[in-house]
Amino acid sequence: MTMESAAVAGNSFPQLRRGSFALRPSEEVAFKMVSFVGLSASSSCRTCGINSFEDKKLSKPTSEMRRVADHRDHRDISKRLHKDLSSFPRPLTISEFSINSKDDTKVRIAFKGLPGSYSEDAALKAYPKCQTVPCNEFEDTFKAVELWLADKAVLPIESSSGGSIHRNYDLLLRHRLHIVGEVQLDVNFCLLALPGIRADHLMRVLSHPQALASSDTFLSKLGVAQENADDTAGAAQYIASKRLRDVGVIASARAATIYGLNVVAESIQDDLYNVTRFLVLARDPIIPRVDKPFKTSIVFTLDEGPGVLFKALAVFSLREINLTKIESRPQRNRPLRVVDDSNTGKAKYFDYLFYIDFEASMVEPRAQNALEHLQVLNALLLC
Ligand SMILES: O=C(O)C(=O)C[C@]1(C(=O)O)C=C[C@@H](O)C=C1
Repeated sequence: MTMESAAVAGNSFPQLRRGSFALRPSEEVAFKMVSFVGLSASSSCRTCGINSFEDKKLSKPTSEMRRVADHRDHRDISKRLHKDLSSFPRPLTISEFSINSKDDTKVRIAFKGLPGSYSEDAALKAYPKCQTVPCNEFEDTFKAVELWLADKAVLPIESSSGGSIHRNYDLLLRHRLHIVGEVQLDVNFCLLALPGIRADHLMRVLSHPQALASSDTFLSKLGVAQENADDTAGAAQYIASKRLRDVGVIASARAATIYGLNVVAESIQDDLYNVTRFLVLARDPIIPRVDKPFKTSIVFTLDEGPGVLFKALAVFSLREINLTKIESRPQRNRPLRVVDDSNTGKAKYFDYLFYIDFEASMVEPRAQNALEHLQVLNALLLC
């Protein structure tokens, strides 16, 4: 997405948290945010204090940006924001956040698919000794955590070959879970078949649509029909249980072991470097700190107007906060915005939600100030 096209699509303005949300007038918006650490990090949760609004590092703002930034100092707004921040929900309990902690044997991690799926690989990468909880659908992984059947959920959010997994962006806002970590998994697609079967015996190949799409060159050369399955391991389990001799699957080498299949070919994906990024979700938020690299995720909508998205993104650039991801999704409950247009009367545009991940912890004043600045720009943050 270019800034220009996104700015045209922009609407009114809030901030992001992962969980169910309601749009509110910006005056009433309480900041809620999700901060999370990468796989290598670990931390314990505790009540956080967000005190300072001092901005120490602004780099060469343009006059327009400075004009917008100056609004921050307005006393009434400052008072309002202090009020908003003091109404942050505080965690009720102190709990261990344990990505890669020494004892994760009791941690139950929900994932979508059957044992042997790549999502289970991601769960085991984050929590090597955990008990994995297979779920039928992505939404079931959220419910499993909400109903205390699992402690955390691990689900894919984007892949280097297929891009964003939009279903999960939407679910993040419909459920009240928090992002507490992320896992990047190298995905090595293998062609599996029953023992004794060669690639040239195969008439069909079953797999998850993403696995089929990522292996298109290999499959086209093989000249087989492609069929979608819910997940890679489910496809492996299916051909193994039905003893299908002319059907192969794309799945992991671990799935081959679990279901008694042979690896006929390895690394069949078009792009050698094939990575899927997974999010770790939990009922309780992680408390942001500064001793590890943190990311924070927000979601907001924007008022209509020229350059609104540019200004929204500038609040981060002004403070040298690196953005790692921008995603936009139509607002499904209010998809069309009607605006006056001098030539044609009324025009209708899609209203969008903007998801942004940035590299800063919410205990850092520059991150607090960036979000404060967003509110000054009439950002409507989703809580
Ligand atoms: O089917 C699986 O094994 C999954 O874990 C799902 C999934 C996905 O949803 O993209 C995860 C990673 C791979 O890119 C392929 C499939």
